[in-house]
Amino acid sequence: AQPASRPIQIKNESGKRAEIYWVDPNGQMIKQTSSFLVNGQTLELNSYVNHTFLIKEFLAEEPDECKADPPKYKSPTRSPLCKPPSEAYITVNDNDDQLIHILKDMEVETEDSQSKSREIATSITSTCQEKVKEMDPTQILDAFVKCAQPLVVNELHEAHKESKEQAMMREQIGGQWEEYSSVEAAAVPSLHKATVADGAGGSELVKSRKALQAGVRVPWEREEDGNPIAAVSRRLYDYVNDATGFNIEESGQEEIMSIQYEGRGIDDPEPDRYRPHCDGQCDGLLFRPSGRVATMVMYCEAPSKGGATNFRNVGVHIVPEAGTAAFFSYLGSDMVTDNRLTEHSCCPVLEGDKKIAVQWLRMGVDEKNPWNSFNTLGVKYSETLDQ
Ligand SMILES: O=C(O)CCC(=O)C(=O)O
Ligand SMILES: [Fe+2]
Repeated sequence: AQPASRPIQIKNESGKRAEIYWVDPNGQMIKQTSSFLVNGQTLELNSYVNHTFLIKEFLAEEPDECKADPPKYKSPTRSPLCKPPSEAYITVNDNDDQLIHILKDMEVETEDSQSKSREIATSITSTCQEKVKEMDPTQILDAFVKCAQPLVVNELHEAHKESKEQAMMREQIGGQWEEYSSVEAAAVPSLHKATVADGAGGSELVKSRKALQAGVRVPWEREEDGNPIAAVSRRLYDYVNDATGFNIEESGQEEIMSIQYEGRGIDDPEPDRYRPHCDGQCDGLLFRPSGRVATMVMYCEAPSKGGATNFRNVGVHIVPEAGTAAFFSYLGSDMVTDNRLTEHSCCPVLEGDKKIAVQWLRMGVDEKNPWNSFNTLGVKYSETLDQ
C-alpha cells in the first residue's frame, strides 16, 4: 500500500546553517535543500509516514589548518572548526502538522497535532488539580469535573472555529488567484522580448534574459468598479507597506510587468531563463532616490520542470506555485541597500510555461516625478540635458 502522505515543516533555529537530506529506502542520502537552510528559515516538504531525514550542520570548506593536521592525529589545539558537523535523524510520524525545530547543535524537537493536544490536556489537568488539592476528598471529583469541563469545551470550540476559518481562507485565496490571471490576459496584445538596464542609463536586449514581457498599466480609475488588476495592486501596496513600513504610494510607480517564459523541453540548448541579477541597487551603499527598493513576484502559471526563483547567495529557492507570490526588499531602515543577498535568478524553464506578474517598487517617485522621468542610473532626464 502507498504510505500516507504527511507535509512537514523543518525550521532552522540552530543559529547555524543546516543541510537536509532524505534517506531513501536504500540508505542513499538525497539532498532536499539546494544549498542550505539559513538560521530562521523553514523548509516545507511533502513527505510520507516513516520517511527519515538527516539534518546536518552545514560547514563551509574545511579551514586549511584542519587539512594540515596529519590523519588520525588529534591535536588538543585543533581548531573547533575542525570538528565534524553535528547531525540528527528524524522520522516522519503519523500525526498532522509536524513542525521539526532544529535547535542548537542540530538537536531536534518535533511539534505536531498530538504534542499540542497533549500540552493542552496537561495544562488543563494541572490547573484543575491545583484548584482541588486542598478540598475534602468527597468533593474532589465533582470539583475537578466542574473545573475541567468548561476548559475542555472551550478548547474544542476554538479548534472547530479554526478549521472553519481555514476553509474560508482557502476560498478567499481561490478568488485572488482568478484576479492574478487577469493581469496575464491584459498583457497578451503587447508582449515583446525582455530587456535589462544597460548601465549607461538606457536598456538593451541581452542574452541573460530570455522571455517575453509586457507592461500592464494598473487602471486605478476603475478601482471603485472592482477592476481585478486594481484590486490585486491595492492589496499588493497594502502588503508592501505593512511588511516594510516604506509608505510607498501607487502614483509614479512602474507598470506591472507580465513576464512569460516558454519551456521547450529539457534538450533546449538555450532555454528561457533570467540569469542572476539584482532588481535595483544592491551594492551595500546609500540608496539613490527614485530607485527600486522591493519586488513582488506573483506566480500566475507554474512550469512542470525548472523555472524556480533562486536567491543563490542565501540558499533560498522558490518553486513557483500558481496563485502564490514572493516578496523581497533590498533597502534597510538605515537607507543602505542590500549587498547582493537579494541577488536572484529565474532557473531555466524546461517544461511547461512560466507566467509571472512582477511589480517593482520604487521609493522617491510620485505623480510629478514618475519612474520614467529618471534614467536607469537614477538621474532625472532634465538634469542629464543640463550636463
Ligand atoms: O522569473 C522569476 O522568478 C524572477 C523574475 C525576476 O527576477 C524579475 O523579473 O526581476
Ligand atoms: Fe529580478
